[in-house]
Amino acid sequence: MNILEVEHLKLWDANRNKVIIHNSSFHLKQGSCLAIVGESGSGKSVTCRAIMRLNKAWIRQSGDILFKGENLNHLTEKEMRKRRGKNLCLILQNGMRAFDPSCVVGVHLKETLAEHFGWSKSETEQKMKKAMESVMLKDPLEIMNKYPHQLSGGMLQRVMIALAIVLEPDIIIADEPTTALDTISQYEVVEQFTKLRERWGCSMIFISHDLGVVKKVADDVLVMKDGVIVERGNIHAVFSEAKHEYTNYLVSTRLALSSRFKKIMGEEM
Ligand SMILES: Nc1ncnc2c1ncn2[C@@H]1O[C@H](COP(=O)(O)OP(=O)(O)OP(=O)(O)O)[C@@H](O)[C@H]1O
Repeated sequence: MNILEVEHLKLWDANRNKVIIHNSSFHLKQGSCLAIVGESGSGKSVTCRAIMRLNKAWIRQSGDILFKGENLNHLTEKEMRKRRGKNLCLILQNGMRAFDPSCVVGVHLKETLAEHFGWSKSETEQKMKKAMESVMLKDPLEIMNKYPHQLSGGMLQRVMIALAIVLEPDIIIADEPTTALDTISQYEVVEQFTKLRERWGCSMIFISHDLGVVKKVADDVLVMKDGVIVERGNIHAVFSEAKHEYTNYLVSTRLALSSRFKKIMGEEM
């Protein structure tokens, strides 16, 4: 069963009258992880933001985005806000940008959770504390009282993952969640994503430049080039028998780059 079906998605920049995504159709199977790979500017992030309806106003979109059969493209902004976080949760590359720099991270967490569940302050604290401990964050209460700039990139990513654990969204969309991290933190964050899926079988879309990371977490892959999906399929099949020249190029250059990650995972890739 597909939890998400994207049909004929087209995105264009109304300011420059330029098409960004031409005509993308793909689906996400319930409980599976779909990776999107491709070079910088190929359209991975705008595609994910289109699903969340979070692109800038001048980037227009058409086509159908069916989440459990409901067309997200037809929802009002207010209805869409209710889906964000609880049904579809976006985890970004830079944890710093996800939080308001002017308040301690606990405020953001409480506001997000209050919007979806209406829990009291102590209930929220209790649930976040447990989730933060489960992603190896020590002293959760102390962390909640810190400003984003007082925490490392890896810690902020783990706070985001802890929030996702509490929200239990149907779909997590992770846009290069490990790119800004050092190799050790990358390893830990990838482990946490794997555990997330084991824990409640959530479905996931995972963007990464690092094909080593992608091979570790994803079941299927879309390869994007210049706003077009040029290849798709099971991750191992695509990476071992790429049909498109561009996929071959990505595999040969990008897998070489992930050798450090490979080493630390101690695995054949
Ligand atoms: N805010 C924006 N305004 C106008 N055009 C944009 C905007 N964001 C992205 N684009 C355009 O959309 C295209 C795809 O960008 P996108 O960020 O999705 O690429 P990407 O594959 O995610 O790249 P990267 O790996 O570097 O993040 C680019 O040509 C870019 O110029």
